[in-house]
Amino acid sequence: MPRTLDSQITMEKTPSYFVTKEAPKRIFNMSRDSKLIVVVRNPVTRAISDYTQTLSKKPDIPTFEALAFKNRTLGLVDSSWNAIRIGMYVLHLENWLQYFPLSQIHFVSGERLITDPAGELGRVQDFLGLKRIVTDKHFYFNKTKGFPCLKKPESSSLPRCLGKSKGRTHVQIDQDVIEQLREFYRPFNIKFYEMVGHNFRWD
Ligand SMILES: Nc1ncnc2c1ncn2[C@@H]1O[C@H](COP(=O)(O)OS(=O)(=O)O)[C@@H](OP(=O)(O)O)[C@H]1O
Repeated sequence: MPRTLDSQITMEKTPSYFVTKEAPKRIFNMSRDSKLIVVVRNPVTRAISDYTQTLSKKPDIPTFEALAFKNRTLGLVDSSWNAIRIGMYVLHLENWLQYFPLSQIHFVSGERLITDPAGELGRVQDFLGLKRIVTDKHFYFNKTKGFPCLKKPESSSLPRCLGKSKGRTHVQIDQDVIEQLREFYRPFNIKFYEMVGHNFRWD
């Protein structure tokens, strides 16, 4: 981490930290006062998004269904497949709670980040103890992109949307498969809601 003044906040973003066994201890040893922000979304959609991303890089991989189940007829989900495992948020959270209190962890709703980016970022700013500087006036909905975009980033005078790899059209998955995965995740989601004290309404 770079050196910073007392009045500055250093931020670092690595999606895999949340699901990496060694990360909580290492971050704790670096700075036990760190504040942690995690974006979570419906784990079923997350798994499909993850698969869509891998498929775009490796078009020859097996189908989503073949990877997601050990035995589809019996409804046996393969929780060792990363796309499935990452969405079992409560298990990862337990690992972090060995080192950090819940008060130092903030969960951003991936769904609300799209429907109400300013509201979601308002809560992030509160969590970080910042004035709410980023507000509604910084965003607009870009019809072509189908997502909110920044009206004017600091570094340029032009509006900016996220790149092509964010907000891709997902691979079509059978409704039955989606139902089976929903069932699979339900107990993990419920425990997660209880633990963080917030119902993300993914069911
Ligand atoms: N404003 C805006 N524009 C575009 N995309 C947005 C936006 N806000 C949230 N999202 C969602 O972010 C998802 C991509 O983020 P990633 O999961 O790839 O991020 S990361 O690589 O893990 O950092 C991406 O997931 P997919 O739709 O599955 O591609 C988006 O749904």
